[in-house]
Amino acid sequence: MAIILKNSLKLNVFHNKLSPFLRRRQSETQTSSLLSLTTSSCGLIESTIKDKLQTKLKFGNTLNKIEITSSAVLEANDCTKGRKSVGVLGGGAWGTAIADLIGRNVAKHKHLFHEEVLFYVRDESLRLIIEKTRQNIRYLSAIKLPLNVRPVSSLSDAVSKSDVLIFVIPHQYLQDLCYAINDSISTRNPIGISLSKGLHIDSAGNLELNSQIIHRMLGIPVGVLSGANIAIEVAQRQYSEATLVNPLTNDKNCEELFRCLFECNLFRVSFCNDGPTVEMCGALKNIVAIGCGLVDGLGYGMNTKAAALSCGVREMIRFVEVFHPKYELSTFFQNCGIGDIIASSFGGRNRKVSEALIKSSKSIEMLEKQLLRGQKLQGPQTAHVVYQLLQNKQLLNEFPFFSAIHRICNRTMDPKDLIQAIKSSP
Ligand SMILES: NC(=O)c1ccc[n+]([C@@H]2O[C@H](COP(=O)([O-])OP(=O)(O)OC[C@H]3O[C@@H](n4cnc5c(N)ncnc54)[C@H](O)[C@@H]3O)[C@@H](O)[C@H]2O)c1
Ligand SMILES: O=P(O)(O)OC[C@H](O)CO
Repeated sequence: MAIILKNSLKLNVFHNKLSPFLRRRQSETQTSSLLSLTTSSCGLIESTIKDKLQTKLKFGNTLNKIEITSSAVLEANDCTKGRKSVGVLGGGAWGTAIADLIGRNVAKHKHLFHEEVLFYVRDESLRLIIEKTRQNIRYLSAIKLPLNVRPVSSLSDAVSKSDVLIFVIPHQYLQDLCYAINDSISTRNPIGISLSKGLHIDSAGNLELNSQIIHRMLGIPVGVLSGANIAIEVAQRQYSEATLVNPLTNDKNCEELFRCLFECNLFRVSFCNDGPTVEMCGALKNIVAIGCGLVDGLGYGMNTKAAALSCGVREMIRFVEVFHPKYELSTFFQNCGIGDIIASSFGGRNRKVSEALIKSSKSIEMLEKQLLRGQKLQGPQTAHVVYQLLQNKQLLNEFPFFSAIHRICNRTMDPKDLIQAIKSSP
């Protein structure tokens, strides 16, 4: 017997309400051998539903097959229906540059988007300054934001009024943000895109990506935008590219919506279905950039830097092989891979602060405060997470470069030993 719960799931599939919804139907499902759900085509969502059904809900022994139908996109997420409101969550350097880009793009595509972009800025005094001057004087003062970008300090307002949520805060604050917006999100059924770069380790010691955290905590479909995107250069409208992961895989309307949201003649996006690799590249390149900064600080030239870079790329690929065996090698050759590795290793903040680490006795946190004045590094935390994950799997020996970078950042290894680590990397 099959229970077809098609379309009646809607919000429940995407939100934490899935469990109560199914529990109410427990008597039906307990006598079933097949439960058939129609849900969106997003792979992450399907796997979460399966997890919930199999681990959290007890359906008795009779339920032996769960069939997830991937054909339908639920109405609330239907990218062909209605004009979408966009909210940018994060008022840092990249948040400001992307709010500027999006502000201009939504004005160009009025048939797809509401013209006002809500721009969540955490600090009220900064929000007032941006409102008055159109400039984010703390994180990216070089540009004036368009008038249709409205800075707001109420997170719940920004979330509850948005159909598209752009997550662009330093990854170390992502869980707190998701926790804070959980209630506001339940009234709408938005789609998210993560622009944050970094990795997490969950309570069971497993790797968790930013998009997975957002999806787990909010139950919404989440895509990724990642690339060689130094914020100030994008803001100054220097030609840049990025890799985009569609939150609703294979949904062409959704793809078109996000192309219109991000792309302009000076910012090209390319789509990629290998989401986990895209996200891991964005995080791991920060470790490579730290390594390159250390090489710079030690006073070595381009040959040594090239050795660090190529060793870093090898360890990146090996890491992805271990934690995402279904990866596609070609993803590394997209802008989110090799493009971002190059930009970050020559021009990024992680490179800059790690170069200073060699010439100073200060901790990396102190140097971050001194040199970045409120902007946040992602590399040291990511190196720490990577170190823990590899330690759990007893694989540290296979990643001497990544391991050395973590130990140099926390000052338990002499930076001069970096060369030996590069030499010994498989
Ligand atoms: N800056 C770039 O060039 C760039 C480019 C691409 C991707 N990214 C990624 O985008 C994400 C955001 O980077 P960014 O450059 O916009 O930020 P940033 O480095 O400029 O840091 C400022 C941001 O951090 C927030 N913040 C600071 N302290 C906080 C706290 N205690 N609690 C909560 N939030 C706090 C601020 O509100 C602000 O949003 C990061 O993951 C970064 O890796 C950055
Ligand atoms: O300045 P970084 O080192 O945080 O790098 C910024 C971006 O990720 C570059 O794409």
